[in-house]
Amino acid sequence: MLSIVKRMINFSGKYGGRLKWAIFLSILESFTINVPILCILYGLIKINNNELVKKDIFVVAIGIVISVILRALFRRLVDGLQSGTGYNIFADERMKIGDYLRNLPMGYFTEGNIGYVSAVLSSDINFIEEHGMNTLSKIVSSSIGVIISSIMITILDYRIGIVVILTTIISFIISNILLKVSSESSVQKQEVQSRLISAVIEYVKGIPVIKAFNLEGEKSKATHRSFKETRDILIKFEKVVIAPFIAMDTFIAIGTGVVIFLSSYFVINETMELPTAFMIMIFIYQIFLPFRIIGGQLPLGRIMMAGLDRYERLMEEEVLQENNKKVQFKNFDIEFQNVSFAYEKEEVLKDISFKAEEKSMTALVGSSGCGKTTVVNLIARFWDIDNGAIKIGGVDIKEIGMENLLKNISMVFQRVYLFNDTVLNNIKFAKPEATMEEVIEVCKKARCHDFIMELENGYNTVVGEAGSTLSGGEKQRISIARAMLKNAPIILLDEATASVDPDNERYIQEAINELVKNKTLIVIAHRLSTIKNAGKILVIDKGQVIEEGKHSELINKKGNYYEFWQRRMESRSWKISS
Ligand SMILES: Nc1ncnc2c1ncn2[C@@H]1O[C@H](COP(=O)(O)OP(=O)(O)OP(=O)(O)O)[C@@H](O)[C@H]1O
Repeated sequence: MLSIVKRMINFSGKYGGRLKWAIFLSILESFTINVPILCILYGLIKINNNELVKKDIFVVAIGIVISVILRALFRRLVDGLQSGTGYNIFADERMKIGDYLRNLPMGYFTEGNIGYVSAVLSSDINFIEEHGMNTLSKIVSSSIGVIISSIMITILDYRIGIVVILTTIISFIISNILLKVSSESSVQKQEVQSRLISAVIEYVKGIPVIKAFNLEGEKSKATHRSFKETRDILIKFEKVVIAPFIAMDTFIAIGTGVVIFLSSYFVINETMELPTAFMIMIFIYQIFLPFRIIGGQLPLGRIMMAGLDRYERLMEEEVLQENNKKVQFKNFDIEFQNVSFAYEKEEVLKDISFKAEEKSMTALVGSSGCGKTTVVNLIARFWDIDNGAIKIGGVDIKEIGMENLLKNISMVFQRVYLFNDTVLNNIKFAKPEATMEEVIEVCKKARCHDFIMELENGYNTVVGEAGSTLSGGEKQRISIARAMLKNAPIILLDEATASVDPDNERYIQEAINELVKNKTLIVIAHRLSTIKNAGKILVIDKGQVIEEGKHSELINKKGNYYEFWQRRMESRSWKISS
């Protein structure tokens, strides 16, 4: 129980002081709860000894009134300190998690981990946020209440005191054993929830494929299984969590019965005075009620601890090492020096070296799976390389710091992701402080101003989830406008392979021509015109650069590139003639 309190205080960071004050005031509140009982005891003793005078009645009344007022005051102070603290703690934590996730390598975000991250963020943290402060306060004040009442009973009669202390200790031991079991069940619950989230994400993402291949039955069966598994684990979890509460309750009820029986017996055989027995009965309920509260709160505390474990495990994942030295770039050349890289065991890039000159276009060509996307992603440090160095302007990208690195890079992906927000905000995402004039200027250059103006609300049209209301070509042009607005000196471009209509193709080409003026451009090239215009072409095969040069040089060489070009030309004429 103490561990719950300690961990919550540690977790609270800068709000830990507030929490400690709240706990201290809760302890004072618990004392004030017992003062009226002591006042009554004082009065009863006086009556029993026939010594009650007017002054005593006055003392008792004042004692009760003051303690009631103090109790209300302490409660008010505790509520004030606690209210909003949970939400404040987690507002800070969520920002911390956001920064943290940004610094994890992309490799972390596999489907399974996405489920885990979502479960921690949506279920664990929400649970602690909603119940944390309340549970903490109840556990602390009830525990203090139990301790004070136990001491009082022991002072009144040590024999009853022994029974009460033994009952208390044994109930705690029983409930602790059961709580350990419920903790394991809580881990299972989290795992099954992560799996469920992953299954749902996969199902929703795969709906177009499922429909195209008429696989509704099969896939929904798998999702259904996940729902059923979650239901079974949650029912089991409820049963396990309720068990400690019932065990504690039963044992305390037995203990209370024994105390009442013994007190009555001691009064009958005249080894205890009636007022003492009367006070013990009152104090025993002062133990019984807080104990019930603790019994109800401990399982919640355990769930919170399990949630904190998972949260801490998430925060222990290895982030990309940052080195935030102030770096001045001499230029924006990009250089790979003997770079090797494996996603898992098998090397995808093998001792690769090349230089992409500043303000020129370097095209990456090669068969599917040869490593082109990997090269581009490594420049943006989505993963860290295993050997060698990637340098920008002569500086190793590990020395640059993520923020500085990404500030200098614009990426235009094949699959464009637009947020479910207005067109304007999607473009301004690259530079939130941009003026409307700046946005319109880049949109004109990116050949998207005209179609945006034709949308229902122009720049204020909401594009729908993942940009679902726009065509592929339109989305790509918006993403080019976004990159233009960022105006970074390096552009990493994955040219669209999906065929777009000739008009769109022309617009996209014009937009790209505008985008890359005076930039270091690395392009995963698919269009023959792009490849031909590149300042340098890198032919990649099985993770190695096998040829390098301009189009004419490589054609004259009559090597791999020549064959690749011939094949492309053939397939193009085949497409045209078919
Ligand atoms: N996240 C990943 N985890 C594990 N392996 C990966 C991952 N991404 C790519 N690979 C593997 O690395 C190799 C190179 O992939 P990459 O995407 O770089 O090739 P590519 O040349 O861009 O292919 P394409 O032209 O088809 O997009 C492939 O064998 C691919 O299966």
